Amino acid sequence: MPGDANPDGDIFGGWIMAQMDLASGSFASQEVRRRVVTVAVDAMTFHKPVYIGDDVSCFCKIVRYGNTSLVVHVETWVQRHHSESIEKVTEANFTFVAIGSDGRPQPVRAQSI
Ligand SMILES: CC(=O)SCCNC(=O)CCNC(=O)[C@H](O)C(C)(C)COP(=O)(O)OP(=O)(O)OC[C@H]1O[C@@H](n2cnc3c(N)ncnc32)[C@H](O)[C@@H]1OP(=O)(O)O
Repeated sequence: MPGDANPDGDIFGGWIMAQMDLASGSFASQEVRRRVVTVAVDAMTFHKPVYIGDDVSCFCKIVRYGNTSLVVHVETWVQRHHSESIEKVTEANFTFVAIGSDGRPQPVRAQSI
């Protein structure tokens, strides 16, 4: 068995989700200049498969600010192996909460989006 794929070469959805969590968590943390944790993932949709060898890119944008939380919409696109073809494969909304050193929620700075 390959590490992150099934025997047919399809990358597991959990691996893709982990990359999206990493990308959007890093993006959210930079945006609010704070430690953040993932509290929820919504509307996770796998539109097309990802195959071994595809180049994977995650694109993030903030769609909502709360008091201590923010929602990041993530689109994942691939360039197919040995091909010019570029396709959107997955999207989801990741909600993060900014926390302090005590692990409790902290306000995020007000932003207009
Ligand atoms: C690095 C990582 O990503 S770690 C990966 C896994 N994530 C974790 O381990 C986080 C575990 N969860 C926790 O530690 C806690 O639930 C916390 C700190 C995130 C939130 O603590 P709570 O006591 O629930 O805080 P509280 O009720 O005040 O809610 C804080 C914010 O989270 C939001 N929130 C809480 N639960 C949810 C949910 N299920 N979906 C969406 N938003 C939520 C609230 O609406 C609130 O947002 P707002 O202040 O913008 O209005």
